[in-house]
Amino acid sequence: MGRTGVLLLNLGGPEKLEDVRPFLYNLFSDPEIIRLPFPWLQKPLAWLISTLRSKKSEENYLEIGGGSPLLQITEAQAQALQSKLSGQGSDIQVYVGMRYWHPFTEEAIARIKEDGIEKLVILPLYPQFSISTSGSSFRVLEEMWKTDPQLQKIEYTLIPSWYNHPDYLSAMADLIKQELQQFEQPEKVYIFFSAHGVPKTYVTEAGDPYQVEIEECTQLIMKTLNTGNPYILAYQSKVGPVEWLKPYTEDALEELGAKNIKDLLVVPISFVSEHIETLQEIDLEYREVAEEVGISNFKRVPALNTHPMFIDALTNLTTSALEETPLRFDQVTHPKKNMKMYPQEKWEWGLTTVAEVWNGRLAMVGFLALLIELISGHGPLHLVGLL
Ligand SMILES: C=CC1=C(C)c2cc3[nH]c(cc4nc(cc5[nH]c(cc1n2)c(C)c5CCC(=O)O)C(CCC(=O)O)=C4C)c(C)c3C=C
Ligand SMILES: [Fe+2]
Ligand SMILES: [Fe+2]
Repeated sequence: MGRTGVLLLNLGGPEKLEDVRPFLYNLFSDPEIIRLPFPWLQKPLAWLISTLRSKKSEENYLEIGGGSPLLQITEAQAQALQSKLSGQGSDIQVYVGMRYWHPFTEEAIARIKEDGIEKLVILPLYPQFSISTSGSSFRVLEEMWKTDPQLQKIEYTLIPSWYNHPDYLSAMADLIKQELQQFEQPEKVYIFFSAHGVPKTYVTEAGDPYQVEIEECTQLIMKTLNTGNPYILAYQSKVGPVEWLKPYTEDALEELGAKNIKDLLVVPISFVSEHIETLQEIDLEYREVAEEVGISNFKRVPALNTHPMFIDALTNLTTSALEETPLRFDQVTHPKKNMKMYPQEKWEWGLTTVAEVWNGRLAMVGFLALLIELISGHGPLHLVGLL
């Protein structure tokens, strides 16, 4: 057998404050994150959004020590997987490829080629598939494969999702059990699954299986846990004016507060590593919301990081994938059609989402006018001969 590798895919995160703006620019340049009717608008809009968002985002990263721990944790996961595989006698090299920051997926592929890898398992570190996460990384790889004869010689296989893997479910149940023990009455604690949100149209129009996989995953974890605790699923981290999957985490917290729930255990379900959305958004922002609505005992389950059962899951996923029929890029979900970024078309008066949308559209026109003026030295009215 030729040389074998595993490519772990993740999103990437800024390691220091100066990285935040270029990281956000890379993220918003991705049509899988913001899908626009005109591809030529993608880069100017990415520049605009990353410029406008970077200050708030930098403040958030400052609250967690000035950068994301995602790379450090992903490297520790890769190292643990490598050791486990070699302990089993498998000579498999593990690589890390990030979508929006270093080491980029392209850098990992360059190393895979240099090392003469002949067989490759592509394993996203997202338990559930979304076109915005695993799908986006697969698209980048698919494009590289199409144009690179050297890559075409590598026998690859994809693992689109693994939210139902028994070792992953046991690891999640184990972490939840440990945290439940910290409460006085563990059986009465409300378990709050907080999944990362995506725009609703990803699911309803583009065919993203994400919501179904998240819902199934939650049920499977509860079945594995087998404690009978009450539970709820909500979606966090909404960005922009369009509707995302509901209920939103902040609304669900308010509802539970109104029901007089005091003991709450949050389980981040779309992530396997600590990062800004666990350390800052859940631990600081959502904790504040919870406390304001009377949820006085708010705890969170840590991310899996290098939990031994989770590393077992990654090991078994890798070895099984090498034995099974390979899965190719054209066999996994691709977005069905262009999604509208702003689905609301009916006008409503007041400070509504529709108003926000139109403000945004008018701001875009202004921004493009500014861009034309910067490039040409003349404003658009000059260019069309009106001035
Ligand atoms: C704007 C749209 C976004 C979608 C859709 C989205 C989906 C999505 N993201 C993750 C996991 C991560 N996201 C991270 C950072 C991040 N994501 C967005 C936006 C969308 N994500 C932004 C703007 C950012 C930057 C942080 C911020 O300013 O809020 C990260 C990295 C975090 C870190 O520690 O640096 C991860 C991981 C999932 C799982 C997901 C959909 C299922
Ligand atoms: Fe994200
Ligand atoms: Fe996010």
